[in-house]
Amino acid sequence: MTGYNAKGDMATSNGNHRNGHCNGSSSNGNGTGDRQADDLAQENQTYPYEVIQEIADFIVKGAGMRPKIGIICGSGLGSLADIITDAKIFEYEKIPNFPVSTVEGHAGKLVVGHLEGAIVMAMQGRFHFYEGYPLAKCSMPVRVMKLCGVEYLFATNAAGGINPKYAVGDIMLMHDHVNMLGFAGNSPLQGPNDPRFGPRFPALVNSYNKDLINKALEIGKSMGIESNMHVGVYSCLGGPTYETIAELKALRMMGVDAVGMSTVHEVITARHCDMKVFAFSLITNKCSTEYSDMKDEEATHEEVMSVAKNRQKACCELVARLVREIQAES
Ligand SMILES: O=P(O)(O)O[C@H]1O[C@H](CO)[C@@H](O)[C@H]1O
Ligand code: HPA
Repeated sequence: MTGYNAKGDMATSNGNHRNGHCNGSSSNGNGTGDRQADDLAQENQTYPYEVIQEIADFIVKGAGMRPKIGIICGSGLGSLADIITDAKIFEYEKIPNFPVSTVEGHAGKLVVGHLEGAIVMAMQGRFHFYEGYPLAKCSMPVRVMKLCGVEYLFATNAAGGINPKYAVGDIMLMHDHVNMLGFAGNSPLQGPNDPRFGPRFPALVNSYNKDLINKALEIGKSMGIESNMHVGVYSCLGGPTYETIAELKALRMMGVDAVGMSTVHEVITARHCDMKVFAFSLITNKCSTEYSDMKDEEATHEEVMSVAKNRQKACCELVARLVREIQAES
């Protein structure tokens, strides 16, 4: 298989650059290198279609099944993959050309199997921009899902609640996002566009499938958690710092309800290749937008993980029941 390094460009020998950081070495292996070719390769952060196809083939062949629904587990929400039965598990390290997870709460495993009668594939561990990966690499697995046969993407995350009505442990169904990294000129679709994935200029106004949101609201009602469920706007910042009060204030003024460091680039990539998207945030901490509210407590990843652990049962039930409804319709 062709090897690609952290930037998605061609790697020197065996292609096993695993740490997500480009080592800056020459791609022609002669030590001095053809600078121009090297620079071009560095700029080209996209994975060629054929490489994505090879990864997808590896997974479908290894699993012996073709998934219809893809699930990305947020921080501390890896248990969403534990409810999958007859599972074939692929460690990221063992998947050719796949990045590795470096964040606690992201196990680094791809789980393919059965859930509520459907074949699903779940990522126990996503890739974040702050890990040093370019956005195209962070969301490359979404394209792998597409070429595996996935039609629906379920993206989940842990997020800070900016909307004052949100409480810790609430679930916010995403119906829109503010792409702050995009404001700064960064997109997973940067670079040459391959029309086999999608158009050069995809529209995002209908990114979050309304039918799936309505179904999830109904499920929430029947679970008795409707008062802990919201429909709102998520924004992804680059991280890894949690936000300042001034930043949170600005986000709130822009209409953002919950903030995190993920998901948006995955949704963009999924919509680009015409997948149906359902996404939710588990509110793991409250974000104050007022200096006067400042108490001693600050957001920590430990708190994020612990809240996610406490709410995993409700998140699993929501996901399982939504999968069941999709499966029942097909
Ligand atoms: O978005 P997920 O992966 O759920 O994780 C969230 O939790 C971490 C911070 O605690 C950040 O990575 C943030 O994005
Ligand atoms: N900010 C950013 N990302 C997060 C937060 C937060 O408050 N909580 C969980 N992920």
